[in-house]
Amino acid sequence: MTTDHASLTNTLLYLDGVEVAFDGYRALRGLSLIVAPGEMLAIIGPNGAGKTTMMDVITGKTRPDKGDVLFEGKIDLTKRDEADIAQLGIGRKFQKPTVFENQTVEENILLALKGGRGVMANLFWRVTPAIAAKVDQVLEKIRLSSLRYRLAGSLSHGQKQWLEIGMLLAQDPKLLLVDEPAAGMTDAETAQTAILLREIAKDHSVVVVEHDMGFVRDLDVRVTCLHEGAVLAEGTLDQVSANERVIEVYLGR
Ligand SMILES: Nc1ncnc2c1ncn2[C@@H]1O[C@H](COP(=O)(O)OP(=O)(O)OP(=O)(O)O)[C@@H](O)[C@H]1O
Repeated sequence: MTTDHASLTNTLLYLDGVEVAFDGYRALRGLSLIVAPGEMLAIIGPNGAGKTTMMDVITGKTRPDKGDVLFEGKIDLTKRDEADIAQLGIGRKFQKPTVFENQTVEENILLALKGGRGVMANLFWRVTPAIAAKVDQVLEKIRLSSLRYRLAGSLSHGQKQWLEIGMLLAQDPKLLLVDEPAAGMTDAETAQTAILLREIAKDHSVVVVEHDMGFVRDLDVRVTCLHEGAVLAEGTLDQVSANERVIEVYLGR
């Protein structure tokens, strides 16, 4: 991949030649990919392909041994810690929902809004009209307005996933990393989640890791297939699905 300035300034996320080894096992082997501002990218690939490790590198949980990881064309993410990276506007949703079960839906969103701030700012924090409007806006987007006073613990698995996506949205991230959102969801919830992510992608960049091909089809975005720590194929889902190597190592399992 060339690193000329014109192409770099057009990237929100830029990975080039990223290498990660754990005790000699090379989890990422020269991973290079780009996410453009406002783009949603779906990442597929077999178990052990390096998808989670890639997310860990982007969010500062794992330091790469080699390679470039740049945010907005200039910020070197390999030099930042996890808190810094979250502050820069990269939000991550893990596979398992981690909402505060004993708080209401609304309180969960408020906690997320509050959580993005420093300790001193928190001391003086209160719900201003702007914050109330933001909560309304997020609840509407994740379609939980009518459940705002329900305890999060009483929500369905899918609704908890949406709530957690809402908690990320409350912090206005520039880039959202979403790990297998459809796992464990009903078909109806899965379809609804694809619609939700497409809406979110109108004003955020999104990277979704997913195994459910029906869901990836519904997303209707560019697809990258990882294998053995590098990109095996890229393109539309139809192009990637027709790739002989992708069929061999992943789809044809
Ligand atoms: N902390 C670690 N120590 C040792 N090996 C690790 C560690 N983390 C990941 N690996 C190995 O690196 C490889 C890539 O793992 P990774 O979790 O990134 O794959 P993945 O594509 O996310 O797989 P899955 O679809 O199963 O989540 C795997 O073989 C895994 O066993």
